[in-house]
Amino acid sequence: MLRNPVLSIEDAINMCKASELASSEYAEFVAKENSAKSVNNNPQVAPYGLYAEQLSGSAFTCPRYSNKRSWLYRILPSVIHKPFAPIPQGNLSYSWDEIGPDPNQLRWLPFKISKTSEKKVDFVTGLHTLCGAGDIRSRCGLAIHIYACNTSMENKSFYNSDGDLLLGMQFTLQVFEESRGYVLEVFAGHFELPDLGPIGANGLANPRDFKVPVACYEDRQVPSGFTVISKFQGKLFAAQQNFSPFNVVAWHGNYTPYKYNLQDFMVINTVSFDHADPSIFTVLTVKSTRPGVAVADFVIFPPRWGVADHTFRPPYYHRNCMSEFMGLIKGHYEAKEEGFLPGGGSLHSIMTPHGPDAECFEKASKAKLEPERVADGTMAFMFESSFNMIIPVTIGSYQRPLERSYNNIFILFSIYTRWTDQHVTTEMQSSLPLK
Ligand SMILES: O=C(O)Cc1cc(O)ccc1O
Ligand SMILES: [Fe+2]
Repeated sequence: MLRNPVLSIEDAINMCKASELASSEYAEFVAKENSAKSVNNNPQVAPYGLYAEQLSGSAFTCPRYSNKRSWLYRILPSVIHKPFAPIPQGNLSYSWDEIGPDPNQLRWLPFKISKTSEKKVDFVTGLHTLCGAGDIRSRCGLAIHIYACNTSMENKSFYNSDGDLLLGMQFTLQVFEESRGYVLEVFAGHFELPDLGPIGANGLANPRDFKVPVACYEDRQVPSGFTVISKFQGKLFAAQQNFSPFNVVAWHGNYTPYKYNLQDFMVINTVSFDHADPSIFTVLTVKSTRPGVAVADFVIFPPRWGVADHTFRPPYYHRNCMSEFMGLIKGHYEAKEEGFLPGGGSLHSIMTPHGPDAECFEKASKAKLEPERVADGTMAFMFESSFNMIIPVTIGSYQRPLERSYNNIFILFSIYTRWTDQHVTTEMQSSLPLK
């Protein structure tokens, strides 16, 4: 995973390019230059003729634990560009009022990627908004997008003024083949590790497994023009400049992009009975101002052992007071072997009933409860949000969700017919796990 807080893609790459080594070398250099002080963020004349530029990720006045900023030392400052002008919006949308709300279970087949021979599509032009809620200007809410592209961004960069991006799947600006991934965008707050409570000091995603990549900068003039794309208040704008913006020679600070390998997740789960709520698999969370309520949680369903006794082991049937967008990176999802495919998605909104499909139900109800591997070779995930999301009209023109056929899998339930066709006996009632 890669998150880039403010300048999203562009700064992520920039900071990846300026190594930590460069950073400490720089600090040493500055220390020598400024004998009066040991470190100076913004020297009167920066070494090597670099320009010092601060990137803030929190209000200046945020408490120390949440205060985020980095100092970048660039060959030229970001401000040197021609004016930004609007460019086509593609299928990016933050208009939540175009079509009405829909309480149905929604599902999408794998999102289509254009063939390079048909149409060249890069990361930015390949962004499609699937759903979202809230207001981008008041910095409240979220949006879920997918990207489906086939071409690298050449002399083109992208930054997001509207919030943090969590990119599902590893991401580079260079793509070597048709590529697709999920993007969670939050308009306020930052992704952070969930609190561990009684779990203790270790477990789930461990901080040391989050990596800030190291690399190099480029000192490159681009006379033909380098295009900087800004997503600002939900709209795309482009500005030209004649040098590469990937020119950060050194940096230090605590506002950084990072990547995390989902294989490093330490899974916690029941070793006795019952199905633990999926919050146990939270990788990252964006807290809201209400205690315990997330703007968005990023949850995975990783490979693990299933050992619960006396238990229907797959996800239970449920209706939640949160919305759940699910995607599948690879393999099968344990509650839905059919129809929910890698590269596709589903949206179960607030109070929308859902759960395992009929086949999964039958199998798990009859299964011998031995220790078993669950989800090997797969990676399903969920973006869970306290916002009640809606789909924009643009996604319909790109790929309409499958409503009815998806819903049918629930209607075909044998349990459903069992309970409606049969007379409920006292014996049946007493077998219910109710106290
Ligand atoms: O498949 C889902 O809907 C996700 C999910 C998984 C789970 O184990 C419990 C609740 C839940 O919403
Ligand atoms: Fe669910």
